[in-house]
Amino acid sequence: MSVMPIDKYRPVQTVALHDRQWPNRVIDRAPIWCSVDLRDGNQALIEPMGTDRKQRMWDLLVRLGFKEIEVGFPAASQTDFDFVRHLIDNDLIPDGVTVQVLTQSREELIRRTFDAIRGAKRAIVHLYNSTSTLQRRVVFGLDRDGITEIAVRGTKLIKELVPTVPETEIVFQYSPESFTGTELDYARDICGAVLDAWQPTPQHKAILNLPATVEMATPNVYADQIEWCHRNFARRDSFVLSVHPHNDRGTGIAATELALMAGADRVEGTLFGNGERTGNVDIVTLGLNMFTQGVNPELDLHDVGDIVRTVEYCNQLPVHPRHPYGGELVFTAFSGSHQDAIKKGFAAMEKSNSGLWEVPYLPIDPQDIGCSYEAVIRVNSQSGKGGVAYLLLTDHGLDLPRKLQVEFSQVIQKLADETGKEISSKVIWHEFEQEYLVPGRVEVIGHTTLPTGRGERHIEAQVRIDGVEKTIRGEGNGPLNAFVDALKREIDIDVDIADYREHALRSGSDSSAATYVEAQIGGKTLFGVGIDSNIVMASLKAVAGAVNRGLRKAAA
Ligand SMILES: CC(=O)SCCNC(=O)CCNC(=O)[C@H](O)C(C)(C)COP(=O)(O)OP(=O)(O)OC[C@H]1O[C@@H](n2cnc3c(N)ncnc32)[C@H](O)[C@@H]1OP(=O)(O)O
Ligand SMILES: CC(C)C(=O)C(=O)O
Repeated sequence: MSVMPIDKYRPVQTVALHDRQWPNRVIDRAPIWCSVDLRDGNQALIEPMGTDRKQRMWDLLVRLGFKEIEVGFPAASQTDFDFVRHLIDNDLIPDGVTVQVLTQSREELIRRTFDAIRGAKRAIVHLYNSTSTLQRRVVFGLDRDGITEIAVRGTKLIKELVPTVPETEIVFQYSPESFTGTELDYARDICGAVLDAWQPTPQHKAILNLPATVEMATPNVYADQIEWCHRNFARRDSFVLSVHPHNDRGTGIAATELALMAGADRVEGTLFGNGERTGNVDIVTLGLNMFTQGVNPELDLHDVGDIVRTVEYCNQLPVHPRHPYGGELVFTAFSGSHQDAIKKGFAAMEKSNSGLWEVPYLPIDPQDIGCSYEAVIRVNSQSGKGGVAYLLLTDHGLDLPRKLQVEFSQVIQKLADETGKEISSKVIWHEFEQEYLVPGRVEVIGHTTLPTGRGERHIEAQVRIDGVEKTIRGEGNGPLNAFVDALKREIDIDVDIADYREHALRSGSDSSAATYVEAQIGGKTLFGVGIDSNIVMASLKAVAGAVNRGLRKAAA
């Protein structure tokens, strides 16, 4: 029983391909990419692109290295027609780049398409008609032969028109649109009939494009369909097997990757997956998925921010903040254990220096695609000590000891819980200064140390106690202990140093050293932090800092 009307739906037929080979294959090279942003992407926009936006998209696609670009459906609209003419008349198509144009299998549309491409060096003429059982029945009211007749008639007309554009090398492409709802034996027959009419050769291949016009099944089913066609279609050496996946079930990327394993040579898609309904397959994600496996995507995707900005401008649609690789939040960890692992991953990589990218939770180095590490860790109530420590390290060069990380993260956790908001690095630093660095009742102004002659140090420290300057004196086995001695002798403050650490500041300040002391004061364990260009001064400040915190807490 279900409250949903499940009886309205039927499962898609699976493919009887028991010796399927694709599960054992890996993707080890890039396919031929064809961008359909200016056609399939454009036909899905609320406001289709005008010349300016088309030109911006075209320039981007050329810059990224696409060699095949579907520039429109020139017989459908004057804007599309004019844009194709604009590219050709102004000689804007670089050598090595081929424009592709789509047409239905209707005589007047095919003739108009040829008017559009006249003068181009090379063009792919892309013919389609719908072949699924559903469309045959409800849209065309035709049987298999009737639908095949439409496709063959269009193919023959294109062949006839080729000599009318002698300066243009024509590549022929055919799509049995709604392929995923088409019986495979019929797909084979109609594609066979089209190729018989076209007569491609291994030297002059046609393109057969098998679209998941609507994604209807799990990606393995599409892979089976593609492998079946790869193995059963005639003239396999004379056509490029292309796929054109959509993303109705949210598995467009998976379906495409499996289709490539199943024998596809070419992929049609769009940047960040704009396209009808839930979109076409996203070529940026496909390319970067390959890149993260060490496979050259053969597209220049090194500046993803630039791609996002241009795509958002051209499509007038936002790229989702969680979109793979391009979204503004995809390199950001808010949760504590992720932050901890990322911080450790960076440290381990620095240590090993292997050249390999091995950071937990980050499948790609953001810098490889033009992003910085700035947003990798952001802090809110879900964060832990690792994230706060990471920001203090990267933004201020402070490498806090573990116990101090625990102590300070409680301050930030409290603030995050109280506000319910993200705590920026600036606020974290402000809180750190307030907690550890602002002067308190005891302030160190200067010091001199001298050997005592008994192997110890004598210190004279200039301090301000409650605003009153004073020199205090003490002795110990080093300046720190001598200062502790002076505090005890002259102002009756008992400090016991449990731990001491120092390091040169890594960045973010002119000061050269940071010192951390863990001290027992009045029965409490407290940290003090000192930052100064003089290492002894930094440690005295750290002790004074711990004392001040102890006094503050005692007074509270
Ligand atoms: C899956 C895809 O993305 S396919 C691409 C779809 N893209 C677009 O449709 C965008 C551009 N299209 C258009 O602007 C218009 O559809 C045009 C200009 C091409 C044609 O417009 P119109 O002639 O007014 O009508 P319309 O598109 O409604 O035509 C449907 C007719 O074409 C027929 N038809 C549809 N597709 C095809 C085809 N590929 N080959 C032959 N005939 C076709 C239909 O059966 C229908 O015939 P009918 O009028 O006898 O019932
Ligand atoms: C024209 C074809 C390839 C198409 O856009 C589709 O099937 O989605």
